[in-house]
Amino acid sequence: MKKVFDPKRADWESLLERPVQNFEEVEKVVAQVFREVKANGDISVKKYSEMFDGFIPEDLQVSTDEIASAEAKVSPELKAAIQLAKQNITTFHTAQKTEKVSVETLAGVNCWQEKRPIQKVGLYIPGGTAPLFSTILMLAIPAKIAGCKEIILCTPPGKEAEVNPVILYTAKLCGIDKIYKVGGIQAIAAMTFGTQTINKVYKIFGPGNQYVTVAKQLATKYNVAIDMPAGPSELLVLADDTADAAFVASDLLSQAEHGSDSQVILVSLSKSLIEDVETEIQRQLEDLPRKEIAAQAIEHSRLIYIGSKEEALELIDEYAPEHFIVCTANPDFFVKGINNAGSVFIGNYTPESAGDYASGTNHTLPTNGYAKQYSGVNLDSFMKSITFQKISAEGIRKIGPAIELMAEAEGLQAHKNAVTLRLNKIKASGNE
Ligand SMILES: NC(=O)c1ccc[n+]([C@@H]2O[C@H](COP(=O)([O-])OP(=O)(O)OC[C@H]3O[C@@H](n4cnc5c(N)ncnc54)[C@H](O)[C@@H]3O)[C@@H](O)[C@H]2O)c1
Ligand SMILES: N[C@H](CO)Cc1c[nH]c[nH+]1
Ligand SMILES: [Zn+2]
Repeated sequence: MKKVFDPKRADWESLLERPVQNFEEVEKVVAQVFREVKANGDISVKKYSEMFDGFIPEDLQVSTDEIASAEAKVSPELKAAIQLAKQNITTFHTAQKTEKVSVETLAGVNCWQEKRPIQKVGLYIPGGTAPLFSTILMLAIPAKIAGCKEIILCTPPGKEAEVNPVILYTAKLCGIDKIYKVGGIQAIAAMTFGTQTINKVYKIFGPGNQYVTVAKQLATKYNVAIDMPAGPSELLVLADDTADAAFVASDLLSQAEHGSDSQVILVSLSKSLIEDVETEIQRQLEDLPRKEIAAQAIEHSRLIYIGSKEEALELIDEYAPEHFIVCTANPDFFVKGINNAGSVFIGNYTPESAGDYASGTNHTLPTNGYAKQYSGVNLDSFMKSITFQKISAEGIRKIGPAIELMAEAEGLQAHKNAVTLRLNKIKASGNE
């Protein structure tokens, strides 16, 4: 793990670089898979499932029998934990409902805004190196609360063409029954174009590796919206001497174990904490089953000492972490000051894992610096806002002349006419 003390501003850019990914190669593969799935549908989805995932599914859709039999394979303790998480995620996302906004901007000019669910959505649940059933809770729960009519789910099965039973149990618990055994680029292509088995959707949600993320970005060229680029997990911890080094190390490792391309960063106002965390990381790493993956992520991670809290905040805002943990004596400076972060965790007893699973917030978050312009998934991600207006004769009499002038100034006579005809009628009726 690279250790840096008081880095110069000129070095920030290279210091904060994410692990290098060769997107050009990935883009070529993604474009090829998209072309074929668009032309051949299921046949190409199966071809690429065999090529990239090593299985040939007879049926792409998970059968009702498979879904029903999954329940018995999940322990009662795990079911209870998933149900507790579901409850908290439901509570937090239900609270995000907003009232209709309605204003009379001028007497007789009424404008309002209402939300409507996106009717057809596709959820991608990663399954390459770990079956992320918790992601189903994060996507299906807000989709249901929003009122999305058609919700489909794609996830890569194991080599035996079987989807992990916990994924099936969680999907059923959330009321999702259209589940497809398809992962990676071919899943995103199928949801973009539609195939004989998998329906086309209007918006695709969910995190994934670089293949999934690049595929989602290409999907936007075919009139399909996406939640955001949600790639390899990352975490930045800001800590001072009041932090517990073992806790900090455990949080950093929790995101490092997601993938070798994950990145974790400690920014500290204390040199001794940096030393302690470094020792703790090595100690805790030894016992992790995913030690090799985490160790690779740690390779391109950073321990950064910065003496000034103002500079530390600037550096963190520049990095725009997916997850930001603040463990300092006075967290408010950072909590109130942060502009760019996907989700913020405050204090020694708020591990990032809480947000990953069960506290209630969403774990599908922007990575790779996209927290500068994107929000994480929330209830509004599954909705659109429509504006409405109703203008009375009195209202058009008031704003009509301004519209006429503006339309004329833009050289758009027909726009002006649409008002003038109405104003003339009002004049003729003597109701001025
Ligand atoms: N940002 C977030 O909100 C968030 C949340 C959860 C997980 N994640 C990230 O999601 C990722 C999950 O990745 P994963 O790999 O475990 O699962 P995944 O489901 O995203 O990807 C697996 C698929 O990748 C495809 N693939 C693999 N190698 C390929 C190749 N050489 N060419 C073409 N396609 C290939 C396969 O089809 C496979 O099914 C991790 O990086 C994790 O950090 C991010
Ligand atoms: N940390 C991931 C988001 O970057 C989400 C997750 C799912 N399971 C465990 N963690
Ligand atoms: Zn995680």
